[in-house]
Order: sequence, then structure tokens, then C-alpha cells
Amino acid sequence: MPPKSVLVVSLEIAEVEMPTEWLPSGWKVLRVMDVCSAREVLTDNTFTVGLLLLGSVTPRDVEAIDDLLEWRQSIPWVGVLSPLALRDEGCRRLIVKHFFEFHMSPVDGPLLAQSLERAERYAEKGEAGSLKNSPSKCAGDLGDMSIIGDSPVIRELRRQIVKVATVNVPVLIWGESGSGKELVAHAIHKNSPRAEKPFVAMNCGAVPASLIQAELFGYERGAFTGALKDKKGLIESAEGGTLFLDEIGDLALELQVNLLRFLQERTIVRVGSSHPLDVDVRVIAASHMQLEEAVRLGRFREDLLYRLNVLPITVPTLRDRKEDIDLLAHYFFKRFSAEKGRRLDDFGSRAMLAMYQHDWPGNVRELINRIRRAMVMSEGHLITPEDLGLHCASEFGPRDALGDARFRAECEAIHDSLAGNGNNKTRAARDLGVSRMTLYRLMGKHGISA
Ligand SMILES: Nc1ncnc2c1ncn2[C@@H]1O[C@H](COP(=O)(O)OP(=O)(O)OP(=O)(O)O)[C@@H](O)[C@H]1O
Repeated sequence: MPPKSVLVVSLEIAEVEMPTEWLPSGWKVLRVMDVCSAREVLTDNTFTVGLLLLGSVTPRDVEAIDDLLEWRQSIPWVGVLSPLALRDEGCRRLIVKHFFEFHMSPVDGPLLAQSLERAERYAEKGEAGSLKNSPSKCAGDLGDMSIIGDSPVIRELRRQIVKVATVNVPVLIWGESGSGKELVAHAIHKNSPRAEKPFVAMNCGAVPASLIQAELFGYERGAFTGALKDKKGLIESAEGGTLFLDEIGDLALELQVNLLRFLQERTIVRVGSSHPLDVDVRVIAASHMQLEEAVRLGRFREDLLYRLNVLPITVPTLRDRKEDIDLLAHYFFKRFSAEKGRRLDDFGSRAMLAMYQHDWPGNVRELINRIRRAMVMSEGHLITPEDLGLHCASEFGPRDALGDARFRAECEAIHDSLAGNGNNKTRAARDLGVSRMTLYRLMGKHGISA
């Protein structure tokens, strides 16, 4: 059998030494210092594994590397990136697109060697080419994931979910409370090759700090008082699947070290044990706060942030996509109607207007809660703003003669369009050239009932 070999392409990175001393004996190592030389060498030679060391790079470098790795995608590439490179979007795209695994510099030598060996085993199985995204997944189709909304920001979110789902690197989801971060994490899992394996969620803010270590990493019998038998932690329970860590900013600093180690080594050690266990789990983390600020205050490890933040996703607030309120409200209305015995027809136009005017600090969760409440409280056939616990500000204001004429014309046009379309709001809105949400708002403004 030919000896195992690694081509090291070292670009502008001073911290990383030749990995020779960590490699198992018998590996051949060739090092080049630029992409052109790498191309020349790869034209006439094959290597078991590629190792790309990236320091500070320009967009042109990124392009050249992209071409190189695209051209030699049959080789599994392991990356080592400086913190500076990790901050660069182009470099992050390289990770997603091409890397089998990646490390941050300063690199832990033995860990890097383990990565190279894993890559070699992977290449041996002939799977390196299959690292690429499957084209069928790139269409923005989320299968049956119920992420409701048709606003441009939600469509973009769906596209991002599909893109990141197939890539085996951590994801960090940002978003206000109740905006749908866990839903997004679940959608990523369901669209990934891990879909058939467990999705395990933990809220780092909800579990007492003293218990998180055992909860995440598990424990051995006798590790502490009350540990009567061995217990798997959540990471182990998610084997083959996804671990969702909500409110990652609340994770204590000591545990951040352990999590970082797990992300780099893919092994865990149960509390009370000294044996590392291999675990294959993808981590998706979420936070409502800007972790950069926590880093600045010394409450969050910078290296962990970079490790988690390779694929950042931002979930929009509900107030930034008010055009989705109509769809969301009716979706939940239908769902809860099915659960409830009493018949309610719909939201009244004043209720639609009130929902449109509200700022939704609690986002979709608040919308759900208000609709639930309204469906219990409502005494008529139509839900009112009062049922929702909302206030409907009138749009009547002081008007001049021209304003009055416009107002009357608008009111007439809405009446005509509704009458001409048998009171069907969708068709009436289309005729008027406005969205359904705008029609509801205008109906509220003119006191036209739905
Ligand atoms: N676009 C959406 N379509 C349908 N349901 C949604 C949408 N966004 C959020 N939800 C629902 O809103 C509720 C809150 O969402 P979720 O728990 O995912 O929010 P979160 O951002 O993780 O909240 P927190 O930060 O408080 O944990 C859930 O019931 C979720 O199913």
C-alpha cells in the first residue's frame, strides 16, 4: 500500500508549525506556501489528505483557494484558520463548501493529527466527493417544516436553512425571544442527513449551573452523592443527531471550555470518568443577546464564539415582517379552532388592524398567546382587539378638504371592491392592488366590518 500523505498548503499563517511531529509515523508530508505551487504539485501527485492553513487572506486568495479545492474535491481537506480568517465571510464559505473538518489556530497538534486520520479513513471509504451539498436541497424547499410566512425575510430564512442543513458544522441562531429560533434549529435538523436521529434541546439558562455539566456530559456511578448508576448526558443522547443549546450566552465559563473541547475533539468525558467517548453530534446554538458584547465583558469565550459562529442565522422579529401577521394569525386560528368546540368565524377588521399596529415584543410566541386568549374570551363570532388584549388606535385624524375627498374615495373603492368580489378579501385586495393585510388595515380605518 502507498504511504499515507498530506499536502500542507500554508497561506500567511505563522502560528502553525509543520504538523510532522504529530503525525503517525510513515505519513509523507509536503508543504507549499501558495496556491500556484499547490496546483503544480497536485497536477502530478495525489495525496491522501489536504491541510490548508489560512492566516490573513484577501478575497482573491479566497477565490483561488475555492478554485483549487473545487478542482481537487476528491481529497478531503482539513482547515486551520486564524481567528482573523474565521471572521472573513469568504473563508467561512470555504469551510462550509469544502472542509471535512476545521481547527482554529493556535492549533492543538494531537487533535489536528486525529482530524487528519479521520479524513484519511473517510477518503479510504471513497466518500470525499460526497461532501458537497446535494443539489436537490438547494431549491429553498423546506419539506413539511411549518415556518409560516411569505415575507422576503422569511423566504430568505428558509433559503438559509436549506443551505446550512446539509453542512456538518455548528450553526449559531440569533433572534429575539419567541421569534422562532428553536423552530429554525429543528428545521435545520429535519432537513439535514441527521433527520432520522435525535434532536435534543437544552436551555442553558433554565438548568442550574451546578447541574449542567452532568446534564450535558453524563456521569458515572459514584461520581457524586446520589449518582447511583451510570447516566448518559444529553450530548450522548443526541448521538448521530443534533444538540440544540438555547441561550448559549448563559453557559458558565468552565462549561464553555468543555463545550469547546467537545466541538474540537468530538469526544466527551462523563463526570467521574477519565475515559473519552467518541460522539458524533452537530451543535446548533441560539442566543437572544449579542455574544460579542459578552466576549468583551469576559463572560463568553472568544474561541467558542468563533467555533459556533461559522454559520450565523438571524431570525427576524415579527415587527420586521408585519406582512406575515395575517398568515400567522389565520394559521393559529385554524389550529386552535380545531381544538375548540365553539365556532368563531374569523378576526374582525379592527382586530386585524390592532395586530398590525402592535409592536410584538414577544414575537410569534406572544401572537400565539394572544390568539389563544382571544379564542377563549371572545363572545361574538368575530375576534375583537379587546379579546386579544390589544388597543386599536383610530386612524381618523384632522383632515382637510382634499384629504376628505381622498378618504371618501378610498372608502368607496374598498366597499365596491368587496361587494364586487362577494366579500372575498383575497380577491378584493388583488383588485385594489394591495396586500390582504393592507386591506384589513384600510377596512379598520374606515370602520368596515369583515
Ligand atoms: N414562522 C413561524 N411559523 C410558525 N410558528 C412559529 C414561527 N415562528 C415561531 N413560531 C412558534 O412560536 C413559538 C415560539 O418559537 P420558538 O420557541 O422557536 O422561539 P425562540 O426564539 O426559540 O424563543 P426563546 O428565545 O424564548 O427560546 C413556538 O410555538 C413556535 O412554533
